[in-house]
Amino acid sequence: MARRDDRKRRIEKSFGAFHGAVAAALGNAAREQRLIAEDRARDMVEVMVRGGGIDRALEDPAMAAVLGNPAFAPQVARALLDRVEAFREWSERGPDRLTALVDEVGTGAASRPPQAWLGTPGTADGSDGVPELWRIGTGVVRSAPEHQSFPVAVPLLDRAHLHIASAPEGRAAADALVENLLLRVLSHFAPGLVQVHVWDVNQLTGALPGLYPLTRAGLLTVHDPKRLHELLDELSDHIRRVHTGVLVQGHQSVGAAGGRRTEPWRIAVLFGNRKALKEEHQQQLQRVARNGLACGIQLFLVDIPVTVNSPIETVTIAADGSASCTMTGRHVTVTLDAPFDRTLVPRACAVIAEERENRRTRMSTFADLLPDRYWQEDSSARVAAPVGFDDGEPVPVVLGDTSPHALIGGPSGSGKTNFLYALLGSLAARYAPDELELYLLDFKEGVSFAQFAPGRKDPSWLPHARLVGVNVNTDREFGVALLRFLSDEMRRRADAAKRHEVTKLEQLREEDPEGRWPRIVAVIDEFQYLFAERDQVTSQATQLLEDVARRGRSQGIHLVLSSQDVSGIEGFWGKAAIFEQFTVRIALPKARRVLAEPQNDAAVELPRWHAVVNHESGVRPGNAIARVPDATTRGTFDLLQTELHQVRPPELTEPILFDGSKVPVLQDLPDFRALRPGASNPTVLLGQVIDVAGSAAQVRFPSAPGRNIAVIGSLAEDAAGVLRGAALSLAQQHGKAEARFTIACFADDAEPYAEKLHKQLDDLGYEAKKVPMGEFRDKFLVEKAGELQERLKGEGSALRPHYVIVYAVDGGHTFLEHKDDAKVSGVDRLRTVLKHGPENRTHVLGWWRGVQRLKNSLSPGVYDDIGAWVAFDVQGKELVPFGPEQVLSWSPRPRRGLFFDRFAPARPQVVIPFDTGEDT
Ligand SMILES: Nc1ncnc2c1ncn2[C@@H]1O[C@H](COP(=O)(O)OP(=O)(O)OP(=O)(O)O)[C@@H](O)[C@H]1O
Repeated sequence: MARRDDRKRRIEKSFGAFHGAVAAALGNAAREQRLIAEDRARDMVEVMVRGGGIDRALEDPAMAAVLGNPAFAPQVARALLDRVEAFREWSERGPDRLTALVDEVGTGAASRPPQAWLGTPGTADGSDGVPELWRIGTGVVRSAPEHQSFPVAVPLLDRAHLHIASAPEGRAAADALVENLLLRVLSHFAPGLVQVHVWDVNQLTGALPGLYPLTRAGLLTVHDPKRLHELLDELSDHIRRVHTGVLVQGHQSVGAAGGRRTEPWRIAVLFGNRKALKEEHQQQLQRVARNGLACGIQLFLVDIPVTVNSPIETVTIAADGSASCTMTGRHVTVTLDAPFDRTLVPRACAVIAEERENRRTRMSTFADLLPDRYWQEDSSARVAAPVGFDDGEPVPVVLGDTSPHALIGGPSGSGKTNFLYALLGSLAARYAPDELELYLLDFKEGVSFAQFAPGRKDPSWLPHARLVGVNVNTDREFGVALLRFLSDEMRRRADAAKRHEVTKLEQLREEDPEGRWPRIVAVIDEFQYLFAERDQVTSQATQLLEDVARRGRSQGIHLVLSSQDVSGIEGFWGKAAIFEQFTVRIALPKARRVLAEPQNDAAVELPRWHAVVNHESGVRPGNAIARVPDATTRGTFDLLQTELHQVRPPELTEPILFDGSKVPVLQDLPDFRALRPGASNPTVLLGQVIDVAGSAAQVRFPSAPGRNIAVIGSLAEDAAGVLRGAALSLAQQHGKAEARFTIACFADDAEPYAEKLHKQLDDLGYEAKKVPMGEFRDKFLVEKAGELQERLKGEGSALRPHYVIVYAVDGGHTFLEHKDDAKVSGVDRLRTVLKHGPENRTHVLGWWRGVQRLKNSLSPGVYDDIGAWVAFDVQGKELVPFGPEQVLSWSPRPRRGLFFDRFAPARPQVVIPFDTGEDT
């Protein structure tokens, strides 16, 4: 028994020991565990405090017990210290920096307190830029150790749309935000530059009541809640119009076009009810949002759930009126500015409306078309200039790649010429002569473009003008010459572009910055004259016009054609390819067919001195109505021209003047001045052809058969001009003793001319002899024909250049027909001279007073000896034996001749005879 007890005791003891050991071990473990748990709790507190932010944790009631626990005091203290450290940079400088920034980019009403501007109409016109940010309230960073406040502003116009999402209780704050922002924008810019459209799903009236005074000036339009589509359509139309009218390649937005803002901003404020819009409205709204910013359309969407694919700033307003916005992020709590004073707001709007009305009714003048500083614009992508005003706002005409050419129509007296002056003045003031060149041709009877060239009364000229054509109404060839020049220039530019591996002027200018590549605007007033007849001129003009109209656009060559009545111009309308290119249509009152009639009849009702300016080929939605200021009376264009003339670059030359009424002076012609002695194949100048360079009609005199010249026509003056020009130009190319001149005259009325030429050559020191009829037949022709016969046989010495100038050859015909003892007549000998003279450097320059009379002097049916001729009052059909079929279309007109040279590739050309030297 005792042994059993002893064993039990031992066992108990062992158990005791075991229990003791286990208890000791367990006690240790628990303490360890407690320590670990405490560590872990501290870590967790740290994570919670830092993860959510110490500021939040301190405000969180659920965290109060934890953060109050002294065990965690070090963690809280550390987090607080770290926060101060982390915010140090912000706390020391952030709010001040933000304040300065908003101050800097939110100029004027964009950020200043309303006392500084509310009630004073704005003056900004966009030329000095547009505020980048617009103030909405004050922000604080809640999590920052110190709650310093700073201004909060959002991007708007051209930069971002605005979306406001409010809790139902926050709607009043949303309304106030919208109203404040609108007032800031409306008050910053000159009245009229910002127009507001309001649509409220819930009500027709009521939204933004303080702004109502704006409605009478058309600056605020309230839209019917049921007709959202109408507003959206209006905005879409506007976008389309701006795209075709104002935006051109290179300018991504109306804002980027630079300078004074020509397109007002349209702010569309849409108040919703937090429900989605109808699908179709939603889609249209998205399209407007996507394309609108670039076209000056700004959306304010209030409580309309919509996602848009364009920059948009969102302001979220909570039930308590506090807000946050995407600009500042969720950490900044925004206190929106209080609504502006209830009584001041309508008054301020009334002032804006009144100023707007004043501007609208004020008569805009030519001076209003001009910029403050001349020649500041760049024409790489286009030229654009206002031509008039619509309700005080400028209406521009744009010529560029997308709107290359303009067609202007209006009956006589409707103001076309005045419109052209307004356009040209407005352009010339904006673009320097290196940016823009003008070619100006006026087919009107009268000289309305003469102003642009130097005149006796006004020696100033328009520095941009490179060519001015006046008094050309009977010489349609001037039009062809201009078009040919443009077509050549177009080719030159296209070649240059090719060399630089580009296709357009704008790119060429980039690739060749040193090159001079101005845009060219060519104006043809009363251009219907060009197509007046069914003839060569019309067909050439049509062909060239088509070429330039189709391909000029990319080379910066623009046509502006104006006419009283464009409807009858077959050559023009018959070619769809031509007239489709004239996308800019300008209709003056009662113009026909310029706009896309009959749908667009806007010109019918147009008041006096107004124009429809349409950049969309005349379709109705493209109409812009402009009142065109007087640009032709004294003190308007003339004054501008004087000013521009004074500041013109010194190297600029005067414009070439095509003046149909002017008689060209031989000595003034560049082609004459270029002549030098010693030419082996002298050049004969016969008159001036109609081209841009003012070139002479030229015939070469190599020693070859056929190199004689006939002048055909009844008037001595015409013929004398040609013969004198020919003789003097030949003299110019020979040394004094080198050439001989023999002059004969067989008509009394030509005698003074012949005499004069003889004297002139004599005075110049040439061997010139004037021979009477008898001597001409019996001595001169006998000797000359003899010499030539000898040369034919290979005898005699080489002959000197000898020019035989005979006035009215036919007047001596009967006398010349008389045969001498050898049965040879003067006519026979004359034929010999004509036939064999040229190859021996003897050339006849003769005047015959009719085609038949000329034929009589030649061997029957053989007309080759007359290689070149100038015909005056002779019908084309009579000339056919002497030239190509094209001469058929020639109908004579005063002081103009038709010139043809068998040896030259050119077609027959019109020439203006030189002056006869009567007053030299
Ligand atoms: N916007 C305007 N403001 C004031 N006067 C104008 C205006 N436009 C034109 N006029 C005047 O009207 C007259 C006719 O204008 P203009 O010569 O420009 O018309 P047009 O259409 O070219 O006529 P036409 O084809 O007969 O020459 C001119 O005396 C001109 O000064």
